[in-house]
Amino acid sequence: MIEIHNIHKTFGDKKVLDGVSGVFETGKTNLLLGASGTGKSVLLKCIVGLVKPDIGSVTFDGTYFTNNKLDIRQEIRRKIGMLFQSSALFDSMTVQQNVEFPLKMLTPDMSKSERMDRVNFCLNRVGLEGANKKMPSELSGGMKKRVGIARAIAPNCTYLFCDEPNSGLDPLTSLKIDELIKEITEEYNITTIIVTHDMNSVIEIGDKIMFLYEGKKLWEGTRDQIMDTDIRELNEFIFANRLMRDAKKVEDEVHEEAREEQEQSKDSNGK
Ligand SMILES: Nc1ncnc2c1ncn2[C@@H]1O[C@H](COP(=O)(O)OP(=O)(O)OP(=O)(O)O)[C@@H](O)[C@H]1O
Repeated sequence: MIEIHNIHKTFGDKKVLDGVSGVFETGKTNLLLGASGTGKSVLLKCIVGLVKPDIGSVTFDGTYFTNNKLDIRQEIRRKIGMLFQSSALFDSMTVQQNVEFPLKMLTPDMSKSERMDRVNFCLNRVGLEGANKKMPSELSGGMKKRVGIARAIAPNCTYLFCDEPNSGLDPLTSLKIDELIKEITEEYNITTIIVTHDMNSVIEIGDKIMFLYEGKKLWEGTRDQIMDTDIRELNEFIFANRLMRDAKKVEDEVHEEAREEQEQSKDSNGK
């Protein structure tokens, strides 16, 4: 379980986080939800220790992270797996080398054969068995995310943080990535935090959701409760999300029709 207490962060004269507190539960997919620029990524960075809060504290399973001794902070950091928005794979390394990388860093005493077993296990778990020798440039966006997940869980992480795991993916691939993250969270009893502005993710995998608005936590609850709130900002966010989803659907349909027409005219010209 991760607890955050009264987190404040200001950059220059801009208050980005304004007293955010809450609990992220173990074995659950905890979503940090909000529109662009509301401080979700900065909050995640405060939790991981990449940004130091001006005020406030973070505890991992009862151990203070903020302002604690360096070796204790490092010990906690070793237990964190990160999935970055861009997947952040090393382009010059194969899939296998990418997944092997954190094992080499964090468990230098592990033998090569143990490392290979672990890499293969993780690649199997994310549905990429046999992809060891592929380069990132040969992979689709969804496959890159899968490699990112395999790399994050390779060192047996206790905490998994995902920054917009659906960015750049089509709706079906997004759903599959969401489902994979949820399965892994439950299977290995990980505390998972996902930064998102996607209501589909909320509906599909939101065990617990924290809604941020202009740096403040305005609401917290489960996916079953989110449609029944009287928080105006949250309802507006849900409404805008739905409009965007509908507009995207229409746009996709128009593109698909144009593509089919093009194919048909190519066929008839070829005859
Ligand atoms: N290092 C920084 N220095 C100055 N301002 C920053 C820094 N990092 C973030 N900000 C500002 O903090 C605000 C919140 O940013 P953040 O990235 O947390 O938003 P977000 O909710 O994750 O949005 P998005 O979905 O667009 O990533 C933004 O106005 C951003 O410009």
